Amino acid sequence: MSDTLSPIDTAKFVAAKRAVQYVESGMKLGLGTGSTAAWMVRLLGDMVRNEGLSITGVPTSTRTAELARQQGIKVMSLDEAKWLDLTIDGADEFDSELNLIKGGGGALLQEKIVATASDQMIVISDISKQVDTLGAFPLPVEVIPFGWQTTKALVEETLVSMDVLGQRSTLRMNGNAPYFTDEGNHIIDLHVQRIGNARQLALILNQIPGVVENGLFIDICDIVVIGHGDGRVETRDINSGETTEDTVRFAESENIFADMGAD
Ligand SMILES: O=C(CO)[C@H](O)[C@H](O)COP(=O)(O)O
Repeated sequence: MSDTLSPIDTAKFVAAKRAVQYVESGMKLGLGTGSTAAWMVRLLGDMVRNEGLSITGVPTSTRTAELARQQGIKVMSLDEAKWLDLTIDGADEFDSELNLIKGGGGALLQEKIVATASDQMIVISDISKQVDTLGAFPLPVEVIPFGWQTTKALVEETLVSMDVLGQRSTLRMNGNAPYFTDEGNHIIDLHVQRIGNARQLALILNQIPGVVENGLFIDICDIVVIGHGDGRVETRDINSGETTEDTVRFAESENIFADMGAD
């Protein structure tokens, strides 16, 4: 374990460190958003500057775009890149089938588009985000601002009709004002506790007028890299069914986090 990082940051860091081993020169990469993904961007920046790694990044938020540029990573839009080799991103929850809840950081729309346009998606996470059933983390739903209260009411009715436990939903705020996503939309967080049928809920939510996207990522993630506070990492591949475990060494990475905190 590192002397510099807390156990939770250690877990996020080692997951990111293990995941960047999948990156090869020449790749077009989707760059996720959040504190775990920020470690990955910093590690890639270090590889670009010091190891001659040549990659193009497609960021999933303005925050990640800014960090990637600061790190010296070449950035382009998804329209320029068209299709990506790999996306590496964090998650708010993942289950045993590697279905996810994402959007805690508000970037779910770009994150889902980018991950879906990639040959492979790797999720990097600390162990606390592993769940038996998705739903303890509030499910983000991105809605257009026009008529958002009506959309919210329709979303709640849908949860009742699907018998999803806990039908309360809240408009995400930024201080005293509604939160705006990079696309100028709002987010409604669904406090559902437990999602019995995530696949069905994801499809039904997106049929409600005003809903742009929901934070359920079903059948999108291929690999999850789970970090632990003691430096251990587990890698689970849903396609091969394999799980491997190893320990990430810190010595050679001190330069990454000496002058950088978590996101
Ligand atoms: O979905 C996301 C942003 O929209 C993030 O990946 C998710 O919220 C996890 O963030 P962190 O790594 O900071 O815990």
